[in-house]
Amino acid sequence: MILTLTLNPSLDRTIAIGALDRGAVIRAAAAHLDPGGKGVNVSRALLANAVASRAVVPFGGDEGRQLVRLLAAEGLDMVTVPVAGPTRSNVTLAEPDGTITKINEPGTALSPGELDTIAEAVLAAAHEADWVVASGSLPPEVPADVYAALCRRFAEAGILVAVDTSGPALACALGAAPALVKPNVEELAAATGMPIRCLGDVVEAAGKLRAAGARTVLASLGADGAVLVEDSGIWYGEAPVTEPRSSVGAGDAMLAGFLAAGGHGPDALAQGLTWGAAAVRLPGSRMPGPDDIDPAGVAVGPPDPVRLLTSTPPAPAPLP
Ligand SMILES: Nc1ncnc2c1ncn2[C@@H]1O[C@H](COP(=O)(O)OP(=O)(O)OP(=O)(O)O)[C@@H](O)[C@H]1O
Ligand SMILES: O=P(O)(O)OC[C@@]1(O)O[C@H](CO)[C@@H](O)[C@@H]1O
Repeated sequence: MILTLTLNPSLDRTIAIGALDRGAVIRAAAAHLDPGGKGVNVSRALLANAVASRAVVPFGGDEGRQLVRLLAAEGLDMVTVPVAGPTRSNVTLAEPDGTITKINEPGTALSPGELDTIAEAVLAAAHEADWVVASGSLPPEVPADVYAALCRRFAEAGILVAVDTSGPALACALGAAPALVKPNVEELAAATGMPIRCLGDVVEAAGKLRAAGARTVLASLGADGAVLVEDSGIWYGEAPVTEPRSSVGAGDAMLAGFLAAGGHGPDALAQGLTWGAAAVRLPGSRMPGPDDIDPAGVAVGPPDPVRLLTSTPPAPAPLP
């Protein structure tokens, strides 16, 4: 069983527009609402593929009740924890050329008591888990070491923890030796202070995250695929998509596919890539099921260090 924790879940509204014209009244062509948040999406992807998973989901206000209704309608196995602050809403503006603009609300603060209740819910469910996935941003005022504390707690019990987050929460988690981290290119650049221009840079940056404490680094590179760096080797893979519709949640689908295939080695990387590619072919943050996933076309092998990434993120800010 794969247990997920999403401290800052969301209602994800995807709005299809003609073009993003700042300052104008934009008449949308269509809108769609998905339950969201990174760990929630990992559990949704696993559910869609009949892999056992349970999601720990704090929820608050009308938005939170709607989130729980949407997840219940999908049949998600979840432990819901009522909290005082309303669940956030995140908006994706989707243009016809595939450009995605995402606006994520900060979410509302969790009190120390609420955090304790959530941690108890995670600990109570974790005894059945092979992996615990701690994913997404932290709501305001939540201590940056919250995922690090989970990693330490579960390491003692021999439970593997995968962390997919950014900024100080990622930096703290590295110090607690997570079994796996899944940075995207921006997160890799920010966490290491390195510009990431080519696969060699990705491998070097992943090595820095491993030196800082992560056992395995699964770096997602958007349309450029993904790199896996673990004790037994380094692999690069890609699963090209000819007609991308929405990359929102593709990283979550990728992580779900990777963990569902055992969480290490090139075959798991290949499955992660096919799930990620399938998510990109679907609208909004819809998670792919077996009918959406096409294992053909995925290629995994050693990375060519000089191969340039097609999209290079802006240079990272200098580390403090
Ligand atoms: N345009 C694309 N074409 C093919 N595959 C893609 C594309 N975009 C994403 N992917 C696949 O999805 C994976 C995850 O993408 P990305 O690196 O954008 O994740 P992310 O930033 O964590 O996304 P999110 O936070 O929305 O889940 C990639 O490693 C790749 O396998
Ligand atoms: O603000 P965070 O927690 O970093 O990311 C939240 C989010 O963008 O991640 C998911 C896609 O990965 C979406 O469902 C959700 O809106």
